[in-house]
Amino acid sequence: MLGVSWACALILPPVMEDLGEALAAFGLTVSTTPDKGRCLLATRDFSPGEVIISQEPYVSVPNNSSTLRCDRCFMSSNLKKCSACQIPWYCGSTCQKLEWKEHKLECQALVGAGKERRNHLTPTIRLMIRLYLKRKLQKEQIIPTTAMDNYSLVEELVDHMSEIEEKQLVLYAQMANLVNMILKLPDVSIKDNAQNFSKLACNAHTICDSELRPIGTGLYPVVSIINHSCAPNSVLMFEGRLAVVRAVDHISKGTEVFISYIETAGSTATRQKTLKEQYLFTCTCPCCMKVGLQDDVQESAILEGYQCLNGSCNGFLIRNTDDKGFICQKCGCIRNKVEIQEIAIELKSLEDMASRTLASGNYQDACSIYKAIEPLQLKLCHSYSIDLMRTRENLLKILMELQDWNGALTYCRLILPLYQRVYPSIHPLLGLQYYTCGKLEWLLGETKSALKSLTKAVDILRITHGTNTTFMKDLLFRLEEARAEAAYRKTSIDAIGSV
Ligand SMILES: C[S@@+](CC[C@H](N)C(=O)[O-])C[C@H]1O[C@@H](n2cnc3c(N)ncnc32)[C@H](O)[C@@H]1O
Repeated sequence: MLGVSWACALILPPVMEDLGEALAAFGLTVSTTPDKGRCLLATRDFSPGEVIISQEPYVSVPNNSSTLRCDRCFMSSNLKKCSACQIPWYCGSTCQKLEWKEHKLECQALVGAGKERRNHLTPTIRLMIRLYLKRKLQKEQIIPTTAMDNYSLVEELVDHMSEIEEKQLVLYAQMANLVNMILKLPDVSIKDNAQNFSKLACNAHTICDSELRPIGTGLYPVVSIINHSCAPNSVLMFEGRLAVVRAVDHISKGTEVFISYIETAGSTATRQKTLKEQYLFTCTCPCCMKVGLQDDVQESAILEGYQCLNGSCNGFLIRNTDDKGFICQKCGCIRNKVEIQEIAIELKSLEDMASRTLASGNYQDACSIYKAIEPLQLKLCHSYSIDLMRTRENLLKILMELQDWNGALTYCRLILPLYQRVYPSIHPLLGLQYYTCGKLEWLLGETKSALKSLTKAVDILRITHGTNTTFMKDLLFRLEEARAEAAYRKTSIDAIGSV
């Protein structure tokens, strides 16, 4: 783990001085490193589950999805649309009033933009509009500025402008043009605006609900100081639109705080490719430093490679030197390239069909197609393959929709060992999978198993999610219920036994 000793001494700009004071209250400080730029360091120890930092977004916007959400609290019930611009929804007058100062200018701009343009607004364009309007409101002191909520922090964010491809820059310029047409702000140039789109691309966070379903996007300029690791010591979760970073490991004083920017299930090469494409850096975290070493080659082949043809062997295959096929590193059995290609082509066409069918909401047909994919993947891939894991995740989702609880439980249990392999022992997705398993077992009357699964879910999720949200209170209540039922059953059995 990185320590303070290597960090450069900093002469901070005034805005960072204010921030320094605010962060000191959390037990944090900002430093810089030659390879990663700014970073967040712990100035005290943090225990697993402890909140490292929490922050309201500078700006945020819900997703354009079929589930509508309140623009302020992101709840999805009792919603009413803004009657003037017809864009944001609010769950009641409290949220609407709290948002009004910021929405007022946005509302006028959106009404002025006309219905056609308004109907085609993407969340990213709205986020940018809100960014400029909030800057204007803070500059004019219509809304307050704080150490953790001011535009100067946005100015400090990395943008990677010099590394962005021409095609992407043209796209940003077009988006910037649209923002300028809507806002008509004289002091914002297309270049500055495009630069801000680039900042959003590497700094904005996808806001997720407690079950990690994406519900919106937000810019959290202090949380954005946290760098990435594929084996992070903390996790970023959201409570409504509040970003909450919690320690998942013990973090000692002087250590850098890391979160993961990406889904870490995958080979080192896949993770590095995603990070390079989306965040424009080459990760050198302890996991990535193993690239090319025997263990890493083996794990990558298991997660994304092919299965040994010899059914009783669970060895991993790598491409042989004449490139005609793949050779098992355990039993030496060779698998022909053409045979692999044929299955891969069939799988690709079935997978395309399955995702189209699922997207159309035809769960019954989607279920049949995914069930045809599963044995083919088992023939081609290793039993711990990521593709197989995705197929089973889809089947679980579909069977839940179809209310086939027995089928869903079967897949939930099949997914668990895959998650245990690809995720660390404290990971929200692993905790959530135990929770689903426990709920299904409880529903199907498997009380003892439900108690075990719910206990495992609580052990993980109390660290990643804390214990204060409605979601966690619900889980803790279910665990108590399962405990009481199991104790009652035991007492009844003991009583029968003693008769
Ligand atoms: C959200 S920002 C993190 C804060 C950033 N270091 C800064 O100076 O503002 C994301 C950017 O930080 C850098 N970064 C984050 N994690 C990194 C890592 N593990 N190695 C190298 N650069 C990293 C990359 O430039 C990335 O695009």
